[in-house]
Amino acid sequence: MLRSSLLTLTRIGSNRLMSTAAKLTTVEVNDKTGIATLTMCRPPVNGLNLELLKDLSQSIDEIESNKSRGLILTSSNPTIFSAGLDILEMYKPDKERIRAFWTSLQDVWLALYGSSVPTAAAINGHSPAGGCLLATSCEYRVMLPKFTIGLNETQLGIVAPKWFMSSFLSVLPRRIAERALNQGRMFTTEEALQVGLIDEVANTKEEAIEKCSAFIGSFAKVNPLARALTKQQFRAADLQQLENERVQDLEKFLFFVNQPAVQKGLGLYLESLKKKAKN
Ligand SMILES: CC/C=C\C/C=C\C/C=C\CC/C=C/CC(=O)SCCNC(=O)CCNC(=O)[C@H](O)C(C)(C)COP(=O)(O)OP(=O)(O)OC[C@H]1O[C@@H](n2cnc3c(N)ncnc32)[C@H](O)[C@@H]1OP(=O)(O)O
Repeated sequence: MLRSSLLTLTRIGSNRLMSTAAKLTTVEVNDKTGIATLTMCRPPVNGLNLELLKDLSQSIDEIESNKSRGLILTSSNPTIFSAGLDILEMYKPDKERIRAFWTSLQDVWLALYGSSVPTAAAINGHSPAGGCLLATSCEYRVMLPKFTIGLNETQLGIVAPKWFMSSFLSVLPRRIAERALNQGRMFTTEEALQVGLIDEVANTKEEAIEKCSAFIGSFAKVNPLARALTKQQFRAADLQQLENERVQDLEKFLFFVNQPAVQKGLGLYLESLKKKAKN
């Protein structure tokens, strides 16, 4: 069940905590419900860099193979679910590392969107771009008030690839998805609930996890294989499209991100974030 020899297993109440010393994710399985909570823990903002993506992949695989009844994705940061892709991976990138980075992002999406277990996101903070991609790859979303979520790529002068759109479109009606993506719109919790980008609002992270658990529990009387195959049929075309085009998708990303205008835009955006952080 546990694949790494470095893996430690600790018991906290009725939860088993599975994590490695240097990992950027933790997996805690609730002994009563059998549901695994996968927590992202990369300060300061859960920026998705190569290492966090690799740990996410490994944790999803672990949950798939340890017979958990479901997966809840959340964050250890009290105000940020995930700030999306770590822009430092894309700005003045190292040639080899950026290839591994994008390939790992593809791996995470294929594993999460195509997961055989029921998935839910407890969105306990802001969730822009790649953060929204992770949340919309899950089957259910519960979000805390006063945060924002959305695919803001066009605001940064970049373009969300087709598979980002697939996740978004699996949640939102096409007309709303298209307009939001073109605008790079970030939705408040309230707006997200109204358009259906999230399913429920919770006042605390604990409550969000409870609501996610209740969603996963709603499948208790459904045959797990029938449920998994039904979900996978719904998602098969999206998953197959990326599987078929992985190499072209990587080359397209590399070409796009290395354009001088895109590099300039990313540099200015990073500067504006740093300036904002100082004030
Ligand atoms: C035709 C073409 C066809 C197909 C296209 C092919 C390819 C497509 C190419 C590219 C697609 C790439 C897709 C990218 C998706 C992404 O995810 S891009 C990332 C988008 N993320 C954001 O815009 C979020 C930016 N951050 C924020 O808005 C805020 O930081 C946030 C609300 C998350 C938190 O706010 P706050 O708590 O106030 O924190 P600070 O703003 O003070 O930030 C703290 C430090 O963290 C740094 N930081 C924040 N976000 C990022 C990030 N995403 N990457 C790297 N670093 C980040 C920030 O600078 C602060 O750093 P400092 O402490 O100053 O060092």
